[in-house]
Amino acid sequence: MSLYYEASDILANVEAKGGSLKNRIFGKKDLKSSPGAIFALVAETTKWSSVLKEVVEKSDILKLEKKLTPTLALLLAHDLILAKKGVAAPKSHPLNLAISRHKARLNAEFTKCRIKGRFATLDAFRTHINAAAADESAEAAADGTKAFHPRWVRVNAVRTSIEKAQSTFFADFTKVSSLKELRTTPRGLYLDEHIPGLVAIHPGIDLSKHAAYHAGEIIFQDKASCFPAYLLDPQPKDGQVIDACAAPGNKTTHLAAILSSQKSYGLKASVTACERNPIRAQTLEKMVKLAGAGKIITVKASQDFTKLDPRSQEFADVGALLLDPSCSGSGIIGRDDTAVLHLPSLPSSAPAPSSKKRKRKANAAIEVPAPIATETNDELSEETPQAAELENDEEKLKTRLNNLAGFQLKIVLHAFAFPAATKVTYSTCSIHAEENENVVVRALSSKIARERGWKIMRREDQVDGMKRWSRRGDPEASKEALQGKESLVDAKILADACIRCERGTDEGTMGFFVAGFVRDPDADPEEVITDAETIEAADGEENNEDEDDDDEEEWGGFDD
Ligand SMILES: C[S@@+](CC[C@H](N)C(=O)[O-])C[C@H]1O[C@@H](n2cnc3c(N)ncnc32)[C@H](O)[C@@H]1O
Repeated sequence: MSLYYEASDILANVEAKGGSLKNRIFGKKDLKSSPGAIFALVAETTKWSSVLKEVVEKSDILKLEKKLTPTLALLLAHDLILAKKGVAAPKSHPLNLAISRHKARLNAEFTKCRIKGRFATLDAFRTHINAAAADESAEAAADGTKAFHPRWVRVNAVRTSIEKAQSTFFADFTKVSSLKELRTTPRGLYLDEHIPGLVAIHPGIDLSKHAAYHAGEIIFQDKASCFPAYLLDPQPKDGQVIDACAAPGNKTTHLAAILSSQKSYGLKASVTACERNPIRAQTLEKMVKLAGAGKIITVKASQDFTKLDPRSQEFADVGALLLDPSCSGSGIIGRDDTAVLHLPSLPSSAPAPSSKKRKRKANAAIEVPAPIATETNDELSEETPQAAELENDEEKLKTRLNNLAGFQLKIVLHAFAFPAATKVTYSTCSIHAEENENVVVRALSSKIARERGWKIMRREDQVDGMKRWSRRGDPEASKEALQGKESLVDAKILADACIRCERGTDEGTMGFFVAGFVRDPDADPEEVITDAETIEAADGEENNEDEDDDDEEEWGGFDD
């Protein structure tokens, strides 16, 4: 039934081209169903989604009906319970059958929600939901955005300083002391408390035409995306720093800025930026030039990081590496996200993506802003969604996550091989543990990590701002990833060492993950524990990459 599949695609943001929900649906030329019907279904389901999420989860239908994805279940449950004409598919259609079989249970769970909310009738419940949606819109209209996401601006220390910026191009801004205050201060300026040189301004202000932007004095970069370079904390004594997956260059230029703002900056410090994709490498080169960092950064265009020879003399002094490989991009948010769709979680018994033990967290709420619009006015911005997470096709998503994780692990293991390296950061703009805590554990348990003594960078050893950042790794995912490998590190320590950011919070960031690895070059590596489960052979892991080396095929995701 095309209506439900097409509505599900819209919600998963597949083929999103920006603009409002209405424009996106009505502007789509190849829809089989009526755009009006799709719009009504998507808008109404989104409105009711916090209730329907609970109904779907409690009724266990995702466990019982393999045909149903969380999004499809939500859309069908909406029509079954709330639409006057019921499910808009023939009675014998598999989708209709999959939902109708559970009619009694779904209705019962829905009634429980209504009673829990103290609504005597369905009409009263409906009035409340409509009023809540209207309130939300009114609030959004008042402050210009729904989930408040400020515009983060990094003052480029290669070209200027935060002090100079405040007395020149931010001179007519009013300093505010919190993001909450910024929300109601259109010309407010918030100095970030974690990342030096980072400020937030109201999203309604567009600095993309500002001279400071064109002079490379400011760079638009989400707060979360500033974490990796800051966590890596490159020092001139680290010698050469490699940014393995560099374009468009936000983190590369941040590395250069950190190095250049250090008193002892000088002779040895340099950044080598690899970018495999030749087109993206051109953007990287432009950004390096714009940021005035040409003397610090050497771009290796069309260079696959995994093809660098760590034993080459050229890399003998590489002390630190920043790894920000392609990922699913599930943490990225668009600037004009509309209503939030509350998606039911997958049941814990959902099939695992492969022989690996990962599965999605059973009880975690997955909230997907629906739908996401692209921000197109900034060529160098890292928040430029080009594809979408296939949230509505769980099987494809799992396969893709599995492939991405194999590729990401390969990048980490390659970094571990640089002889003088003592620090590595690994980051993704993904919310999935498969690409995050799991990759970290697989890397720690690899042969090369154990032979060379790579450990997780513990919270207490992190730079000040990262130590103070309170949103840490997922404890459940860490525990699960460490199953059978407990001797590597305590699960709580691991979770605390990992850093996460969540979109849609008061912190105003996108969804993000970063972890650091460290190695003491003078210490003898720990004796390798020979429990078969514990040791994942590095060679085997490396072979986990997508077979196809084609760029698009391999990463098929967002570039942060
Ligand atoms: C997530 S983006 C990096 C964003 C960048 N760190 C920033 O902050 O602006 C990942 C980049 O890695 C590149 N890439 C993927 N695999 C690579 C590899 N094996 N070697 C070098 N670059 C690679 C992709 O083409 C993409 O441009």
